[in-house]
Amino acid sequence: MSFWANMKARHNLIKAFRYAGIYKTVADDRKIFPKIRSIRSEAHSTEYVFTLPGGLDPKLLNKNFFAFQQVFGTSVSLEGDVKTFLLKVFSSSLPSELTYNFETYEPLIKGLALPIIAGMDLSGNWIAFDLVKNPHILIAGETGSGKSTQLRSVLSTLIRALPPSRLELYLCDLKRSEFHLFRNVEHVRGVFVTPTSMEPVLNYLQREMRRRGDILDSREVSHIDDLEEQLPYIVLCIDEVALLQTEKKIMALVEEISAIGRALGVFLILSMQRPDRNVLDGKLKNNLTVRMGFKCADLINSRIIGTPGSEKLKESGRMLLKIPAFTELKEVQAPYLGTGEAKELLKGYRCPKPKETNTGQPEASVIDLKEVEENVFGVLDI
Ligand SMILES: Nc1ncnc2c1ncn2[C@@H]1O[C@H](COP(=O)(O)OP(=O)(O)OP(=O)(O)O)[C@@H](O)[C@H]1O
Repeated sequence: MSFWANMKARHNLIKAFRYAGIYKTVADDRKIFPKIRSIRSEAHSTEYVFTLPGGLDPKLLNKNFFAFQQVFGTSVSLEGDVKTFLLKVFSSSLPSELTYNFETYEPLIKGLALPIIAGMDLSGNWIAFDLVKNPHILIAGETGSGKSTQLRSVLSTLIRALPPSRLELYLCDLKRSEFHLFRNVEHVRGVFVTPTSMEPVLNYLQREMRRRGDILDSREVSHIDDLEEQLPYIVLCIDEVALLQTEKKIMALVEEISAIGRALGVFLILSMQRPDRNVLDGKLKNNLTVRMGFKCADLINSRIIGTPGSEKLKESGRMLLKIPAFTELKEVQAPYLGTGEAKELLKGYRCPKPKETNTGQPEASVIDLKEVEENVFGVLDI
């Protein structure tokens, strides 16, 4: 790197520190910025190593990560723990479309109990994680940002990876736009499209959590994975959860799952167009440890999602990903799985015989029909 390029790079990094408030102020209002140890040009990125001045809270870096993106663009990543950090500024960008391909993911998801493929990061690595270890996902972003596509690919991967005896899916589609694809898939215990039809399901899940809690108690273990017998994982997926804002009882049950579901094998995947403080208030938001922040209107929205900087994303299918395993937000391109391709992929997983409509009999005897007054089930397709 030439002398002038190096000077410019230093200048930009100091500017980012200033924007982010990452400095100590000493006598005479002098600012002490982090010490820049090295700046290196790599094939696809420029790497900056710096150390924080003693006494500066390293959490500031993540909290104000957006400042690095304001200076260097959104294609940046930050790694480090307490004192020394590596900032990578990527020059190459990800392709705007990555075709979904389950076979590519197979080696990545080996050993993951509930595998989630988030997408590809700026270094070209696929990001896969285990929902059991990183419980409860929030997928948020403005209309057309790629939430439904991501839900489609996440659910398709789970269906391909686990047999129906190990995975039960409960799908709530309040916009009635997406989950019809998954009807009659063996893992899917129901597609619910109104709050009225959701309530009995949530009640059932609450009872099931209590039953599982009693089993754990009696066997003196703390997680269903420690039991001798295998209990299926349960995933409750709600598309556009903000439409439930006034449904206090349902939201209380959703919050209960977020609080105690992990050890009991019950997980949430929630999607939301406009992040709403009322819906995402307090406990629920904190319990959604994974956030997929697709492009959104502004910094206020991206902060509510927990992915500041995602307001700067441009492409559909692009997100800032927050998972407990990473110390920093990662920019990731989600794989693209169109509706037609998903239908094709799910063909092999549909029930041999379509489940009967209007018999009032859900395929799996999971829901107490006394609670479900409506005679509604095309496999609980209400
Ligand atoms: N991972 C992706 N890669 C490339 N293009 C994508 C991806 N995801 C979505 N798109 C493009 O963006 C369009 C909108 O995507 P999608 O329907 O998933 O958005 P959404 O956020 O669910 O919107 P809405 O909230 O209105 O339902 C898709 O039709 C597709 O053209």
